[in-house]
Amino acid sequence: MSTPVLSTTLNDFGHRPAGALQVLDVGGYTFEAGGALPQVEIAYETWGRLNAAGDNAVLVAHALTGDSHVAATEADPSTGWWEELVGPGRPLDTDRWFVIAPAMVGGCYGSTGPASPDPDGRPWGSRFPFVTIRDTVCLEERLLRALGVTRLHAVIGGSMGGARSLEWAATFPDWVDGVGVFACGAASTAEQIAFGQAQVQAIENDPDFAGGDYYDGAAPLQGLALARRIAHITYRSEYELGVRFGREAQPGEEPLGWAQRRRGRYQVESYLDHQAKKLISRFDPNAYLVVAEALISHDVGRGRGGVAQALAGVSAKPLLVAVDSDRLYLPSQSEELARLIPGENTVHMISSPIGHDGFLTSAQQLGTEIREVLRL
Ligand SMILES: CC(=O)SCCNC(=O)CCNC(=O)[C@H](O)C(C)(C)COP(=O)(O)OP(=O)(O)OC[C@H]1O[C@@H](n2cnc3c(N)ncnc32)[C@H](O)[C@@H]1OP(=O)(O)O
Ligand SMILES: N[C@@H](CCO)C(=O)O
Repeated sequence: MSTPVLSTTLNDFGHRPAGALQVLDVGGYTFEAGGALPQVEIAYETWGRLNAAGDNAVLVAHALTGDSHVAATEADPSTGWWEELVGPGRPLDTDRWFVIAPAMVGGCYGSTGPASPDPDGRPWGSRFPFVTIRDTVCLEERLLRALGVTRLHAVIGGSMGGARSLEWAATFPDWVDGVGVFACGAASTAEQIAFGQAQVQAIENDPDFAGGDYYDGAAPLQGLALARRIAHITYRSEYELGVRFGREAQPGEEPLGWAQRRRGRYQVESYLDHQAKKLISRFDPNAYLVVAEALISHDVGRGRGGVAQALAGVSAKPLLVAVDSDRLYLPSQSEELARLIPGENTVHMISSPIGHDGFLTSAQQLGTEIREVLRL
């Protein structure tokens, strides 16, 4: 029987090849929920060229544990998470569009986050401010203006990337021509908050959490691993897990009976262990808390008279996409967006047995709609 061993040594989270990222200092910032940073750096990658008018930009917003590496670049030729969407002749045609993908503030992929040094050189840790989705787009707007972007032809993203896109369209209606919101709704629902809270608790209750100031010692990676297991179950459908793993035992293991007080695993348990292990090799637990709380906070109607009023102010052409088997971000939430954003809107359905992660695994299904609806 194999026992899943998760190291508590903090990994080189967020590691990217040297030179893969461009980074811009966008200045000091006071966050929506309080707290401030004297300096915020936003890391990003780009594809294509910004035209002289600065109006051919398309922003791609990554999801919860994603990064700016949407597609291969010269500096980092490794395959990106939406590789099939970006490049010459692809839906985000880099012969025409200047595609930019910022890494979210508070994460661990190059932008200022909890592991970044304060002015005295100590990691921010527990002192890192609470970040909302609105904060992220305000900081990204500073980045784009500094780069000479005058209009966003479109902003697109799935899951938390969809929340970021929608917030862009609501916060800067005069600046955004098209908005792609995939597998996401207007605000995090009670159930999404509940799943998120369980993930937050998993990390904070790890004995190594140390209130968030663990950078000198062992990191709360067992907690992060549990958070990923909880999250990953919600990203896949009951059908997919059943068909793929059923009640099969992991080869070489016996789920009935103990060996050293631990039973062998079913295949699905081994699969979740693997997903957990992969995440803890690349992500900082504090950064996970920041992005998970940001997603929990997602509410496009906050301070705008509610969701209906906020969405009535969206002037960007919407591309609304849901995954038919998504049990986390239900297609009914996309239908609500279609009803409340002005215009005759329809929800485009990705057909996938996988569930929420379908917006990543079936990206090619998005391509046609991206071209047609957002006129890319
Ligand atoms: C390195 C970075 O910076 S990544 C940052 C950017 N990433 C993102 O933005 C998105 C995050 N990615 C994801 O969420 C996921 O990787 C997804 C959704 C894209 C993966 O979806 P899928 O392609 O469907 O992967 P799937 O769920 O089938 O998992 C496959 C893995 O499970 C493993 N697996 C399958 N069955 C088992 C089992 N019984 N026991 C153990 N492992 C198993 C496979 O070997 C495979 O391992 P690998 O990924 O190390 O090659
Ligand atoms: N599995 C993806 C999507 C979550 O919405 C991620 O980890 O970012």
